Amino acid sequence: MSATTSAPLLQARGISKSFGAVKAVDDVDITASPGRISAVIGPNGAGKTTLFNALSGFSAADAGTVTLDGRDITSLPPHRIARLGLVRTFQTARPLRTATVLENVLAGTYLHGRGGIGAALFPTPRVRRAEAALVERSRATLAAVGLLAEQDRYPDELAAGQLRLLEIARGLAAEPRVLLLDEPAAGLNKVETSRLEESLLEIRASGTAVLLVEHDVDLVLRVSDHVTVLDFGRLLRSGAPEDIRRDPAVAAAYFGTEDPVPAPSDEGGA
Ligand SMILES: Nc1ncnc2c1ncn2[C@@H]1O[C@H](COP(=O)(O)OP(=O)(O)OP(=O)(O)O)[C@@H](O)[C@H]1O
Repeated sequence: MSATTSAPLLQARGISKSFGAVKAVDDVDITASPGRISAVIGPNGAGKTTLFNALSGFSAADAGTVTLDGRDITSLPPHRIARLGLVRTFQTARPLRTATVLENVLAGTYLHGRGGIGAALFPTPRVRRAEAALVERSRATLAAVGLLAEQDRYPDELAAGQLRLLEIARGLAAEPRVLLLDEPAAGLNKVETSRLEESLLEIRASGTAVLLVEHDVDLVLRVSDHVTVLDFGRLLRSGAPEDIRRDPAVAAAYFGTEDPVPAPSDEGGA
């Protein structure tokens, strides 16, 4: 576990959300802190996406509060929450298909744009310099996720794994303080997953608070500083990855066995 003791940037308390009789999320607390990766895992239908939607303003919770850097963001719409520094990615990548990879990332920098239509039609040298800086930053973001070589290609020309990395780059382009990643490893092959893992560690090192929903338990237990396990909408366990791995209740909920979660499959592992 990381020794970092910085205060949580994102703090959610008592989050609940029902769909009819289904308590999708039931009184869950969660935090995310700068320079740390916090993960949320749990079996299908455990409430992970519903929790993400509540945190990011995409679907209001029935109860609970969410604060970002001490400010109550519980009832704010997603675009206001994004402007305050909490950005999310989606399970299904949503690129702009008629724009290149670089342009897609550039579009993600919009939160920092100042120009407006006047600046676009009559760009002053200052506006041009600001644009050049955004292009440079977007290239650096692409490099961080290993996609710089694809900058002039179109999303439809990318492999599934590259599309996921592009989705993350688009999120990073907004320079979030808190980045919510919804199943970033879904559909990735082994090589792409290790590229993703490197990117996650770089994002953490940059001081961003990362909240990760992910089915790849091996990946989660390798990269996370803290893990929250949901089961049927409720918090089952919360702790350091090594404790989660050994916890019989987690193994039972997740794998239907009380054996500990198997150790990460290194070379030649099962
Ligand atoms: N819009 C909705 N309408 C009705 N029920 C919903 C809705 N969204 C989610 N649910 C239900 O809420 C529960 C939690 O779903 P959720 O998608 O949050 O789980 P999850 O942990 O993200 O699952 P998965 O790992 O399969 O993505 C499930 O029982 C699901 O069927």
